[in-house]
Amino acid sequence: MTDLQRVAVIGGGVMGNGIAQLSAMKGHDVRLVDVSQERLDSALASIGTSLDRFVKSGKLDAGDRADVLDRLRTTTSVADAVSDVDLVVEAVLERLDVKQAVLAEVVAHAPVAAVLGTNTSQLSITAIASALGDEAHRVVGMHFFNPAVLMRLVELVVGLETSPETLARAEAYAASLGKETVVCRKDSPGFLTSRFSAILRMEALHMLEEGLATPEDIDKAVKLAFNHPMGPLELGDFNGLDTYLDALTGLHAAHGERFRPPVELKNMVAAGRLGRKSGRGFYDHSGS
Ligand SMILES: CCCCCCCCCCCCCC(=O)CC(=O)SCCNC(=O)CCNC(=O)[C@H](O)C(C)(C)COP(=O)(O)OP(=O)(O)OC[C@H]1O[C@@H](n2cnc3c(N)ncnc32)[C@H](O)[C@@H]1OP(=O)(O)O
Ligand SMILES: NC(=O)C1=CN([C@@H]2O[C@H](COP(=O)(O)OP(=O)(O)OC[C@H]3O[C@@H](n4cnc5c(N)ncnc54)[C@H](O)[C@@H]3O)[C@@H](O)[C@H]2O)C=CC1
Repeated sequence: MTDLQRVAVIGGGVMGNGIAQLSAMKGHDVRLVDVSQERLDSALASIGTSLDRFVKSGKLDAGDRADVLDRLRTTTSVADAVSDVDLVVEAVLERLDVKQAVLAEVVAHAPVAAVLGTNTSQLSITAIASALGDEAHRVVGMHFFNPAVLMRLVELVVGLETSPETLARAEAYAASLGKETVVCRKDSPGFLTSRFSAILRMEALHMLEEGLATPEDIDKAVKLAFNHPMGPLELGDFNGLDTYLDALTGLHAAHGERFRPPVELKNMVAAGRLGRKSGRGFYDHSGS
């Protein structure tokens, strides 16, 4: 049973809109924040498409669709969104300084009992929380997986100052969303899952750079040999190559050479080929 009923999600991109949608589907009152109305409209459009898929497949009653949207309010004001919440899930871009600044603004306006979750892929929770002084005990890593509405796991990450109460409340919230959890009990960049996944995906890109096979065959090899639902390059387009580059940059700084970002990835991001979100990545998504 969770006491975290009112939830603010900061950042309505690939992850934030999914976390907000799922929370509303599970009965939470949700406030979704982004930097502009245009971004919020785009988040609402993604949520609408996903809800339609649930309705079409019979997993959501058409009447309940409207109730989900009623529980979800959008705003560009962090102060307004967090003033009465029990939980904040920060899902802005993967940059330490940006996450610290957002959480500092949150702390200035949120109730003192509110839990502060950060949906980082690899950043140190301790480093993020260090910007919050005595409030660092309220910060916990809540690493969701894309698409958040469907994936089964939330990886919880304990920073040096995270209190047992904060972890317990985050576990209860994840359970209220129907998620399984694993706890990474020692804060280390990349936690458990991103260190695993980065190695496999980096190899895919190195094979592409070496001209070993087409993107299609690299993806097919992984899907059919290991029964993965998506190949690593396809998944890169799905998750966002800019987010991958930011995550790898952090993993490289923390763990060294084995995570050095491939030149091809840097070039693709520089060229604006970010995957589905920009219409082109390893594959062409302009028609979808
Ligand atoms: C590339 C080189 C770069 C190297 C750098 C590496 C850096 C790595 C570190 C950074 C990591 C960053 C990422 C991170 O932190 C964590 C992650 O998120 S990792 C990604 C985790 N996610 C996955 O692995 C997803 C894998 N894919 C899947 O599980 C499936 O493909 C998926 C469930 C997405 C879709 O299922 P699939 O069967 O393939 O397709 P369908 O379209 O048929 O859908 C099946 C079923 O599900 C419904 N559905 C799908 N999506 C949605 C949705 N968004 N909303 C609602 N419903 C949805 C669909 O309608 C179908 O329903 P039916 O009833 O079965 O018809
Ligand atoms: N894409 C993925 O597969 C996954 C990403 N993550 C992590 O989730 C976080 C978000 O990633 P994505 O959703 O992919 O990024 P994204 O780029 O799709 O979305 C980020 C959103 O945050 C908004 N934003 C930026 N600064 C803001 C601010 N100050 N206040 C409010 N909103 C702000 C942006 O406008 C954008 O809409 C990152 O830390 C990432 O590493 C975690 C799991 C999976």
